[in-house]
Amino acid sequence: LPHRNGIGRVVKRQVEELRDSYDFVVVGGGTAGLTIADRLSEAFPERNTLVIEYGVVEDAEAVFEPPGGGPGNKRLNIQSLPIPALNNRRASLTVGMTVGGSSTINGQFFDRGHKLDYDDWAKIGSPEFDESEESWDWDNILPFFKKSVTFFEPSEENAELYGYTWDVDAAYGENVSHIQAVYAQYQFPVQKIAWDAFIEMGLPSPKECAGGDKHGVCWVPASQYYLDGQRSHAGRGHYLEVIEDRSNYDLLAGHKVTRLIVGEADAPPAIEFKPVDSDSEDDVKTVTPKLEVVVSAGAIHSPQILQRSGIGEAEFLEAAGIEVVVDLPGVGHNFQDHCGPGSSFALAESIQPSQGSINSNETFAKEALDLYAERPAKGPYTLAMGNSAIYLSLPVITEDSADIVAAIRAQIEDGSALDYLSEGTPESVKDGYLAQLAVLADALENPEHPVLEAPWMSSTPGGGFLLKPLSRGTVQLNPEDHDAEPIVDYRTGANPIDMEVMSRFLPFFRRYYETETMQALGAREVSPGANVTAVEDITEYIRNTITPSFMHPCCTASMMPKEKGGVVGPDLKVHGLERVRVADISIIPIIPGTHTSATAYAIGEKAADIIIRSWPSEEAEEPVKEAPKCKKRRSQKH
Ligand SMILES: Cc1cc2nc3c(=O)[nH]c(=O)nc-3n(C[C@H](O)[C@H](O)[C@H](O)COP(=O)(O)OP(=O)(O)OC[C@H]3O[C@@H](n4cnc5c(N)ncnc54)[C@H](O)[C@@H]3O)c2cc1C
Repeated sequence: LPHRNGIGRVVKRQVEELRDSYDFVVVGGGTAGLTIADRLSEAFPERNTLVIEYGVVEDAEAVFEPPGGGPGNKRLNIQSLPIPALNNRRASLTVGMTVGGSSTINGQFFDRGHKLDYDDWAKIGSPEFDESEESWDWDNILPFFKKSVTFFEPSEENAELYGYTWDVDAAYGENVSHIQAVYAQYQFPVQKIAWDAFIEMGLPSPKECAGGDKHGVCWVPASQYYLDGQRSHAGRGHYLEVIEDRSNYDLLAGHKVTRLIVGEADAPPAIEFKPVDSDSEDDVKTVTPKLEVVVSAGAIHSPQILQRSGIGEAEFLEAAGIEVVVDLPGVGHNFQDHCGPGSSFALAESIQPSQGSINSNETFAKEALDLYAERPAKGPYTLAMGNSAIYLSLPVITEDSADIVAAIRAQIEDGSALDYLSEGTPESVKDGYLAQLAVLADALENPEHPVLEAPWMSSTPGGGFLLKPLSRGTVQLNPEDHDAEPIVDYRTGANPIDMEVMSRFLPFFRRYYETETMQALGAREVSPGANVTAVEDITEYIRNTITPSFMHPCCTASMMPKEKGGVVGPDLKVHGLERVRVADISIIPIIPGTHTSATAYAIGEKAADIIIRSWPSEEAEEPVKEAPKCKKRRSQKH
């Protein structure tokens, strides 16, 4: 396998090195895009796949590992427009722009949503979904979650020491992916204390939270290599580790796709691209795949590419001077992310060691380094963002849940919900929003469907994040400069019910710190302070302190019927076009209650399966039913 230090030696193709023709072109070599390219090139040895990726192959350090590698140039930081409901603060959003995309810089927290998140996804596309062969409900996406990752079971010793539980049959077991997931080989002592206090509150603790049942106190794996404790990401697992014997898989790095040039609706478009560091017209090239193009540039750039290609709301495109190819008003609408209202609590008794011990305690730091150098890697450096979180429903958090749900239904009934969308929202998008709110009202009413997540690692949790926001933002092409970064309008908290929901998180955490477990450690509130109790005061505190983005931007080319503001159908084809699909985190209609990378991998796996079935192999007479599996890797039990 190419070791991380050898990454620079992997060939990066220049435009002159491209072949005369390709069967498939994938736009964006990120989490979903490389999953698709890997599976297509594996399934079709006789067909060529090209990925065009903005970034280059770069080292991808783990979240928490000994100092050494720098962050490189692989991040793009975007400031949103001011957010009115947050006193005009802005969101800072980061996306990964390198081979592997955001999986190369994320927090490696590798959870999946509750099964109801995916069932709601399927529901919201109705009636189109009812007629479609493809469904994205839990039962139909679970096999692709299973396929997308190889899970390494913890050793018996660690299971006993830390209390790890898991269920391979429910969540994993295929072992056909180079993407690996593990529970860390270490936990700081505070992990168990924080866990015990939640159990003292009477919360459930499912044996396995990645199998669809994710309500309560959960163990969550990290996307990390079992052996060396390094980050497991798409650039490594779906490119570097497979490329050696995949002569039909090309990656053009350092090139930006500017647009698709669409001719006939049932013919593959030409893809226009240029080197990232060139503005010369002479460097602009095109490639036209024989079969189809898959756009996988992520939630910020997939809608931008579609709009530059003339696929978007006609009025908006015309005003921007772009010829309309498909009038598809939903492109760039329905933007969602998780946001996190913080609060903080302190313990009189400091629980050591903690992450700070790496800097403050030389002996601990040396032992940590030695343990990390072992194979398999051990010790605190194997912790990424930790492995624990609570996921709780609204009825579990607050007695006010029925009133909050009634307020959502009232907004739908009298149409006032539409006042909270951005000005000029197209009518079809409004219809889709009302349909989503009906599904969200049911979700917030359900005592099993989580709306709050709070992860922790080296200290006890003080705040969480909102898993089911009602507010919607937009990501739009800059009409003045099509090549500039798109304009991101977060609109966090635009629908005031989101503030209502988040204002109930703090009282929940106050109850948590009142448990005997926490009181025995001298727990006290630091901010906003015990005197802040009225909902309005808590809300004002949230407006001024909330983190608007948890780096889970999504849903900007969502899978819904066109008349509800949708952009793609269940087969991922852009409405109105036969040979253009979108397959990345932007296709989800309602953000699932989870960090989003595992879902992006599953989308990539399922997209590949759909594409493989639609293009029978040249030799095969019958359509291929299933993607062939890559060869079994070493046993994952340790
Ligand atoms: C800082 C950060 C922390 C996160 N933490 C977590 C976490 O702990 N756990 C978790 O599960 N999720 C986390 N996420 C979210 C998760 O990583 C993403 O949701 C997921 O990786 C998105 O996958 P994607 O395939 O949709 O897009 P990406 O992986 O972002 O891929 C898009 C690719 O398209 C390329 N591209 C864009 N425009 C163009 C263009 N015009 N031409 C060519 N190429 C282009 C980009 O360079 C990129 O490689 C985090 C994300 C970030 C940024």
